[in-house]
Amino acid sequence: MAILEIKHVSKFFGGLAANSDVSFSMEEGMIMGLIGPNGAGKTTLFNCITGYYPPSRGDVIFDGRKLNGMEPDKVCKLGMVRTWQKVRPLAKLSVLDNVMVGALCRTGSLKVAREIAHEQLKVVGLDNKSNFLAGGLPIGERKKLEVARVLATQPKMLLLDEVMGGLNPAESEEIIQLILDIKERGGITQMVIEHDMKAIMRISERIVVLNSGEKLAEGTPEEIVNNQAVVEAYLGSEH
Ligand SMILES: Nc1ncnc2c1ncn2[C@@H]1O[C@H](COP(=O)(O)OP(=O)(O)OP(=O)(O)O)[C@@H](O)[C@H]1O
Repeated sequence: MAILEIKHVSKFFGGLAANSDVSFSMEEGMIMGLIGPNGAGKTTLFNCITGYYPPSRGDVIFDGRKLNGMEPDKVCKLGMVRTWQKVRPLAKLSVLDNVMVGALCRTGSLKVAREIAHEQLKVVGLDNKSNFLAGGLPIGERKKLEVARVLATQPKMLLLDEVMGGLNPAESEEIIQLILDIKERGGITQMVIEHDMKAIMRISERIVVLNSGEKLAEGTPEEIVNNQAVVEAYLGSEH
């Protein structure tokens, strides 16, 4: 069953079409890669899906409900949550408290939120840093903290915006394994924006390519690397 349907979504900023008539759907539990050159409209699409912007046209249907314009906190309660390209944790709070903020989306109990937060910090391998100040973490651990925070909201669907950006190869590999583990444990659907082509090809079952706001192509990783229009617009001959 499709958990997410994007139907003819457009987003205009004045005369600029950041997204133009984009349509695709995602099956429950799958990993979809979202790629495209800088400025292609990937982050704008995440914003339209998760309620940070209402789409100018078209529909976003999540788990059978039309979301258009629904606020991000309500979208989060329905089970869809995103990470941000620029990770900004609550710097003066502990790592644990940052993750508890995510958990409090679903429970009013601090005790339960603390338990959920510890559980998710274990999942991302940060439980030994739960008392550290979030602002003191290096970038690789901030990215993991961001994933723990969204997992603590107990989502049905995660949208991950460049979670490997700025990481070294070893740190990227840890995030790849984390994304694959989340899939393995079942249930959570993931959409991933990533510029690292090797990573996106490894983790994605399907890939949507945006270019100048429009959907240029959609298919399996193999279909995408062999798509001439994608190679010309984005991948370049070296790929
Ligand atoms: N709030 C906004 N106001 C005006 N223009 C915007 C706004 N947000 C995005 N844009 C423009 O929309 C286009 C798409 O931007 P977007 O950030 O979605 O691209 P992207 O594919 O995520 O790029 P990148 O890979 O560099 O992160 C760009 O031309 C950008 O300048």
